[in-house]
Amino acid sequence: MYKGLARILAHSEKLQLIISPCLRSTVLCTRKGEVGSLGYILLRTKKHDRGRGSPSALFVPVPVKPNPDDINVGEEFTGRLKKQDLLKILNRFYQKPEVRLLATESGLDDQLLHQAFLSFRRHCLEHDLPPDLHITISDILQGAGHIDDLFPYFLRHARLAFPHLDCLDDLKKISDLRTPANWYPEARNINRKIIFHAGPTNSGKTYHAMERFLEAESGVYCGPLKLLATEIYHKSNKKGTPCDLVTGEERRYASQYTLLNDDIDTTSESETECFLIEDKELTPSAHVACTVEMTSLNNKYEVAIIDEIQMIGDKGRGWAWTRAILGIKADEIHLCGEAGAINLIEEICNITGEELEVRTYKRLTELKVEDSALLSLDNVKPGDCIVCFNKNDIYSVSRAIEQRGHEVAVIYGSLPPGTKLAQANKFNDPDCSCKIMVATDAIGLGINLSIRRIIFYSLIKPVINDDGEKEMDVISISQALQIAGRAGRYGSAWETGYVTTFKSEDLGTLKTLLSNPPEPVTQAGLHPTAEQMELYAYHLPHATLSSLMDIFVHLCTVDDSLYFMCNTEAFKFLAEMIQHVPLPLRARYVFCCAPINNKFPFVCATFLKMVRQYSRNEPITRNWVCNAIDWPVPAPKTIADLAHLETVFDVLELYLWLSYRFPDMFPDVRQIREMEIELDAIIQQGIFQITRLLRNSEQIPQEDLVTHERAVRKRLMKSTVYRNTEDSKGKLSKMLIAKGLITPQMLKKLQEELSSENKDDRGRKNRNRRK
Ligand SMILES: Nc1ncnc2c1ncn2[C@@H]1O[C@H](COP(=O)(O)OP(=O)(O)OP(=O)(O)O)[C@@H](O)[C@H]1O
Ligand SMILES: [Mg+2]
Repeated sequence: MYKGLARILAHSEKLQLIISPCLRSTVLCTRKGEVGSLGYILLRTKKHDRGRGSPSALFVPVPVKPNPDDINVGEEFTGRLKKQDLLKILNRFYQKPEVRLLATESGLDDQLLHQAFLSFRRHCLEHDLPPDLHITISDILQGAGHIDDLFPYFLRHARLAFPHLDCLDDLKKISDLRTPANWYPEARNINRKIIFHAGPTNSGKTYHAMERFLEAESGVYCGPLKLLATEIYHKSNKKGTPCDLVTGEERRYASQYTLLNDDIDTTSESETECFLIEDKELTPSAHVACTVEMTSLNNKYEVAIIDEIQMIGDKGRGWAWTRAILGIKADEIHLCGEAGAINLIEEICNITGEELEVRTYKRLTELKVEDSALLSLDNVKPGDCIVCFNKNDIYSVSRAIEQRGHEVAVIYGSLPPGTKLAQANKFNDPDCSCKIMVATDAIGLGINLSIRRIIFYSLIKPVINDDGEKEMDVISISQALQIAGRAGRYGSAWETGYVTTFKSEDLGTLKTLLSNPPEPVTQAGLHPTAEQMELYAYHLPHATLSSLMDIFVHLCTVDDSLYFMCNTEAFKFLAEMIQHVPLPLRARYVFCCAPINNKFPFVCATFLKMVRQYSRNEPITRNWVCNAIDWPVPAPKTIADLAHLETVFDVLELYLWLSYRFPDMFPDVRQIREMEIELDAIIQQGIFQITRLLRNSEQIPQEDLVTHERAVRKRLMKSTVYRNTEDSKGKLSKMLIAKGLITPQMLKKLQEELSSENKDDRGRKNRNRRK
């Protein structure tokens, strides 16, 4: 028997460790590197992911498959082992402090050790043991071996269950983000000049940068909003510098602009004509206005403008500004924004070895904080813009103002761009009787509106905290300054801007906010790339994309004197939602980058359906979309209808966004764009009659709401998207009703789907029973 044992031992590297104490220490020494790594990771966790606990919780044990060759071999050598004896030995092993010590030295902290032990014990009890382990346990039972002898077998199992233990160094290397400037060698080869236009709002920063853009041979403008990029596209073309527009969902060529001579007051009709021109007839111009995420790093430009540069510190989107400033290939890069970002940009330029020139500006018009609050909507005057931070306030304030006989323009984030523009134009038009605006902070960045006075309806806004969670907080100094800065724009009808609050108790806070300089921006955002995720997946093939992202964030090394990792919650939300759909990793990554507002269940559910369709390799056609969104849609009768139409618009936008990433699978771009234009007009009409919609909404009978609620809850409880979420426990339906996210039409469709699914389920069960 012992001859056989010796043969097996000769093949077992791990058992040799036990035989030779000297060898053991050598191997344990090599593990010290990993001990260091783990200690390092734990340190980073504290710094970057406060409150999230140990990173070990991120690693889920991979099921370890039994070796088919192990069948009965051990038993032939030493006889059968009783499960109870086996359990006793294994549990004693786990209790030993020495085991804990050795495990730590091998990269297994308490959490991993526990997980690995559970997996090891289960494996030992459920499968035939490998012969060497079988013999060792048998020896221990007979008093011929020591319980510590189990450790190498345990470690062998732990490494299979937690493959990252073997590749921590590789993973760390992949996620080493300490020198992002080196990721863009082509930009590093150009002698770029950086000009920072710093100053308060309405000081002409963008205007001056644009002057260089317009006279240059080629240029790129990168801005934070579609509306801003569109404004630049129009301005540039109007001034005779052909300029294209590129956003996530749209490519508009300058030749379309000159062909149609369309204008800032774009009507929906001329937009329709725009899109009827085949893309193939069009050629790109030397100038382009884009949203910052869409900035091309391949083209070379004479001048680049990166607007609202302080957003480099934005928790979610900062990475796009970092990428633009480090990667754009241009001779001159003009940064426009708050002075609070100067130091950070200077540090970055010191690293890239580039010259920085700072040009400072003063506000072009006066901005006065009033001494009293508005107190009542009876006191609104022409040129007033009331800023609210939630939709319900928008609705109630606009209704109250209209009841006082004023016409109102309404702008909020989820409105289609055409509707926003139409509302802005209506308000800006000196000949139009609409002189009051009600808006969210969607008007906050860089946009030029003819506002005399900004009135903050409240100063509390939902914000995303460091952990990616939503909480209510007082707006930041920068937000207060940006929003207030919309009043008294240079060149508008108002030479002086005014600002106040609705409630008198907010006025003091507003004054304090506005008397401070904006918070300094100290770190630039970073985000992992698709390539980095792919490498991670190669090393950890069993991990989900969401856990890969988590592990990446925990293991990455960031030079936190300059950079931070942007929050990845939105990405992970989508990754978890589509995890069960089979997809190649690259496609999965792209889907998870889709700009979806995850608070809209209808958009999420339709997104999931699109992903499933893609996974089945079936193109997502116009017909498919029409069926999914119940097209054609009727004009909204209530606010809930209007809110639903906005989410339908989001679905169409999502389609267009995906069409640029997967052109073969989302082929009906033109038709979808035509639908968008039609829907934009329907929504515009709805906004135009917002007061009537609000009145109608109040008249919905209470019984109808209860029926809606029940059906929606039933349907959503079944949906994968909301399974396991807090919302599915009954709060969701109330929230949906309260927010007006569900319409009677949508509900009817949900009920039909639900009853047909139930029928299918019953049919299947009956068939199975018969079998
Ligand atoms: N020298 C100028 N001549 C004519 N118009 C100007 C001049 N400077 C600025 N303007 C106009 O004043 C308005 C505000 O300028 P601009 O948008 O450049 O300000 P900004 O500092 O970029 O503001 P924000 O911080 O809000 O983006 C714009 O309508 C712009 O066209
Ligand atoms: Mg600007």
